[in-house]
Amino acid sequence: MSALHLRAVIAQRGIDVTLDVAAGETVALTGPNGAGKSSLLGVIAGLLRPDDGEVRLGDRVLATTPPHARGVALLAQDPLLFPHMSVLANVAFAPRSRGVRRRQANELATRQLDQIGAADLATRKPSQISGGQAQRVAVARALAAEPELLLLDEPMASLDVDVRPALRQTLHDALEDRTAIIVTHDAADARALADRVVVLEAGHIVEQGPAQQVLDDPQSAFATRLVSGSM
Ligand SMILES: Nc1ncnc2c1ncn2[C@@H]1O[C@H](COP(=O)(O)OP(=O)(O)OP(=O)(O)O)[C@@H](O)[C@H]1O
Repeated sequence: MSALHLRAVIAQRGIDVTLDVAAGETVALTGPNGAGKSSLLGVIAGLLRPDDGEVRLGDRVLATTPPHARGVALLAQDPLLFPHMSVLANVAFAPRSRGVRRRQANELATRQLDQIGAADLATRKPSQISGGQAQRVAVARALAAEPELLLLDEPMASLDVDVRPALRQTLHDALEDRTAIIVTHDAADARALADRVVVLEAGHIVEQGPAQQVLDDPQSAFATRLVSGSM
């Protein structure tokens, strides 16, 4: 696990942010629609080039590093599993792309699925599992890539309320001792998963602190709304 240093200026989007995440720390990034959360994840993942800034992961500067070589896994709202592959093959995809042999990659994928309690889904196709199961498989797939940094963009947003606790538990276990940023609009997720909460408004950080402190005694307008549940 590596520490992240991010500085990103995107003039057109009004974004000017400096953010550090310690090795093994999970940061919940929250803020209103259009605040710039997804843009920041895009910069870190190498999908979006800032006008000015720096992304440093451990001792590597990721200026021109292409997305697949960054050691960064991005889990989107939509699990985006490969529809023609089995669940197992989906999870084995990252190690296979790294050159790991099929048998070994499948073993690794099986272990990863087992860890999230989804080993029984291994032979199914994505069309044969539920949205909640697909999102858990997407977590296993992201972890199988052995990323130095895990980015989660509202991973629960498309799920029914009743399956969220299972994914929250999966994420809780997966994020233990991992460097991660999770974008969320849910105070319960932030409380359960994050060490620190960072509030972004209009492209700028307006509040940050230990999760419990921000959630118990919010200072910014957005964090106050987040905690009161009037989102
Ligand atoms: N492809 C794009 N081209 C130009 N501007 C964009 C693009 N995508 C987003 N923006 C703008 O950048 C700003 C930040 O958007 P961003 O999607 O990063 O916010 P967000 O906090 O992730 O919002 P949400 O919670 O709605 O996902 C907004 O003003 C938005 O209109």
